[in-house]
Amino acid sequence: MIEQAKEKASFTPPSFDGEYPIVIEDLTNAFGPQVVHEHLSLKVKRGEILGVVGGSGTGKSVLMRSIIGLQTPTAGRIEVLGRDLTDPDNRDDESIRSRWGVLFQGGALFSTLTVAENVEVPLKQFYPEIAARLRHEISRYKVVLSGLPAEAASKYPSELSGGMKKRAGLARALALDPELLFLDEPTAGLDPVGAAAFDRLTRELADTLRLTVFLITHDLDTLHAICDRVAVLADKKVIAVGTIPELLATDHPWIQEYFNGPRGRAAEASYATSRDNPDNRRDAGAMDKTGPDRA
Ligand SMILES: Nc1ncnc2c1ncn2[C@@H]1O[C@H](COP(=O)(O)OP(=O)(O)OP(=O)(O)O)[C@@H](O)[C@H]1O
Repeated sequence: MIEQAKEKASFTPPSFDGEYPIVIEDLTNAFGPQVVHEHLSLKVKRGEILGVVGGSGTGKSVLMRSIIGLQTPTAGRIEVLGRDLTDPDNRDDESIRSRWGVLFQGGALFSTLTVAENVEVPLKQFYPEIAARLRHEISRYKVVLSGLPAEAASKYPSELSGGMKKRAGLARALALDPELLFLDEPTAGLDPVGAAAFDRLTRELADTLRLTVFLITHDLDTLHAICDRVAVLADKKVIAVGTIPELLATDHPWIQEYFNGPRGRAAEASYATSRDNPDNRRDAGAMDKTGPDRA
């Protein structure tokens, strides 16, 4: 078993070292007559947390599903970790699929499995040759890494609070030591304290594990607190990508309303207070200083 695992590990491709682990060009997605995306383009930088925002129904989840291969685009090109996933030969390539982790809205845990067993699902799927004992150990490590107490590993999802379910989903997303992490509204439904704690965890994990994070959110506090750049979906495409100050310098009405409305200003004020507290300072080195990319 261990020999097999070693052999497989030796075929594991080296980590992606290009500038953009996700490149989307001219993407179109349609459901019958309903066109959700049209000529959408976006590049995600290696090592950044990219917040993805847009009004309800603008296609944020459909975009994420297209990147991870759960939605076949009508047209366009999606390159992930240097591989063109719109090429039918690559679509089911497990060597790429094992290099990302996904936290779906609501956690999407299997209710009949314990937290540890949920985390083991991708390990069994992609590395069936790993011995059960090692698999249990890896899973317990990921549970603790995600900020859950060790005892949570043997609990069922129905025994967990909303915040714990999110962390359990995160533990499963981290099971395979991914390079890319996709989070779909991770703080939705959490109280403000729980949401802020989840944000801090996301940032810490992204920095420590050198993850690139694609984070769909409606949470203005999350955008201010942990996102390096923000991509805005509207009019069936990504209308702008940049830091929040860069986005604010644009004159798009939705962007102005979103970030400059009462909630946007409150989130900015709260972030400014927390940023000015020396205990909360973080390196903003990954920020894009070049101005927003307009699509
Ligand atoms: N499988 C599907 N079949 C048909 N229509 C779909 C399908 N999936 C999504 N849609 C439609 O695509 C549009 C975009 O949906 P999506 O879930 O991506 O929006 P969203 O931006 O994530 O919204 P929200 O912020 O409310 O979660 C919606 O009008 C939705 O009804």
